[in-house]
Amino acid sequence: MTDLKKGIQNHLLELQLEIDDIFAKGRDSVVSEVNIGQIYGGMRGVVALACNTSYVDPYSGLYIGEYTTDEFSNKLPEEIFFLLSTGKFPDKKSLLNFQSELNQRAQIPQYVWDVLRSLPKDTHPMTMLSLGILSMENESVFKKAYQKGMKKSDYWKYSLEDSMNILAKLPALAGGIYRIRFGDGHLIPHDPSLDWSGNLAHMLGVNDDKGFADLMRLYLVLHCDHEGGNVSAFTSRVVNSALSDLYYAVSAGLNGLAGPLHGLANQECLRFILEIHDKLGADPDEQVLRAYILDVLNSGHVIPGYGHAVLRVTDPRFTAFMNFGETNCATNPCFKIAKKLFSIVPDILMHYKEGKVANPWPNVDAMSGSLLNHYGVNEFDFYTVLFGVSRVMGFCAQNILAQGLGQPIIRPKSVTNKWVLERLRAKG
Ligand SMILES: CC(=O)SCCNC(=O)CCNC(=O)[C@H](O)C(C)(C)COP(=O)(O)OP(=O)(O)OC[C@H]1O[C@@H](n2cnc3c(N)ncnc32)[C@H](O)[C@@H]1OP(=O)(O)O
Ligand SMILES: O=C([O-])CC(=O)C(=O)O
Repeated sequence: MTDLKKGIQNHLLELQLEIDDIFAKGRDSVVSEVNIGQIYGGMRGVVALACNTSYVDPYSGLYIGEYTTDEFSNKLPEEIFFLLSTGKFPDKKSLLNFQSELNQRAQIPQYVWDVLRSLPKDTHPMTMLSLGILSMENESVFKKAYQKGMKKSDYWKYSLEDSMNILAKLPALAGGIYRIRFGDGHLIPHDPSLDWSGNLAHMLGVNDDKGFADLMRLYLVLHCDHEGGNVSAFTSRVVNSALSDLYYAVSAGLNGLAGPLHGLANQECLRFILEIHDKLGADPDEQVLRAYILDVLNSGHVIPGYGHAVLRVTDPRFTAFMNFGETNCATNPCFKIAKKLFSIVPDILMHYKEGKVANPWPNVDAMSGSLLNHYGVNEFDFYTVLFGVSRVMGFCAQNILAQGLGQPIIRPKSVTNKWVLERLRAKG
């Protein structure tokens, strides 16, 4: 058994003991109530899920295990996957074993490239990523074992196998999508001497700069997970809870990530910054920029990269990217505009329409695109693919742990307006 598998097994035992304790102390205790506004309001604030990979505190941001974003942001993505799924960082030997496992599974079947090359040239890269993973569904070891009648207690082991196979292929898949969609279609081979994010930087083939490889590492770490209720992770978990295998569940999660209110906001942010650059110049006057932002708001659009369903402060992932930018990209015009927006937008959103925006502060997407732009990845349609490569770690870890804990199919109850009106009438 690999160290990762052992680590997950131990973590599952610890988590199960905690759950037994929780149930013994108060299985029927009420921790959250649902009002009618929440039923119609995207269930915002309703505590309805348990997820032990990560936690988002509204005021201090993302934690993985007990580690704050600042504390884990200097790690390798492989270490982060270990942490998400075992609750601990790997030691050196476990990390090397895990990296070697990934290397051995990195080869992408030829039919995936055939599928991707057959698509219309202007297909969105997120469609290609989702489809690329879905096209490999027939490789699922979970599905094959399920058909042979595997025990419920073994589900997570086969989902781990599927996860490893998917994760291992992501750098090559993302690199290939970039080169088919935006380049001459020539693919750069996987290099087993490089780590996971190093291979991603290498196979994109845009930049040999060490700073770019450092950015890819940071990018893959910061986007990895954001607890269980965000659109993409929740979608992936719901799909997997029906025992659809991880190829289906990962592809489904990525489809949710592809929306502009979620992961696609990172491409929208750079589009927004480039529009400002074109219309107002590289160093726009503060008052002119304010007026521009108010125009955008008054025309009914959101300011991409600002606001969050859970966070109520500047996202620490934004801060980590900004710090990286200060050191590596300080002269980049997009970075400068992104910084200027940070000094102006929160104040505008805070006062906009009597404070209807719950969180005026920037999220992770407000800064990442400017850094990619600095290193020459200018095709912003591609940005969410990089987000997706990272977020698949969270999907996989969440689903493995949920299956290991024997969690059931997810199926909340919906009601009609009539039902709600009758309830209100009955209450008087
Ligand atoms: C990786 C991620 O997914 S991070 C989020 C990425 N998405 C973005 O950056 C897009 C811009 N932001 C938004 O659209 C929102 O802030 C979301 C989707 C992130 C959160 O949505 P909610 O939890 O519903 O936010 P909130 O409670 O503040 O919404 C209240 C109102 O403020 C508006 N609002 C929220 N953020 C913004 C914003 N950045 N610009 C303009 N208006 C906003 C909402 O559209 C909503 O208006 P409505 O009542 O007319 O529908
Ligand atoms: O948590 C959310 O709703 C959005 C998300 O996934 C993130 O910020 O990374």
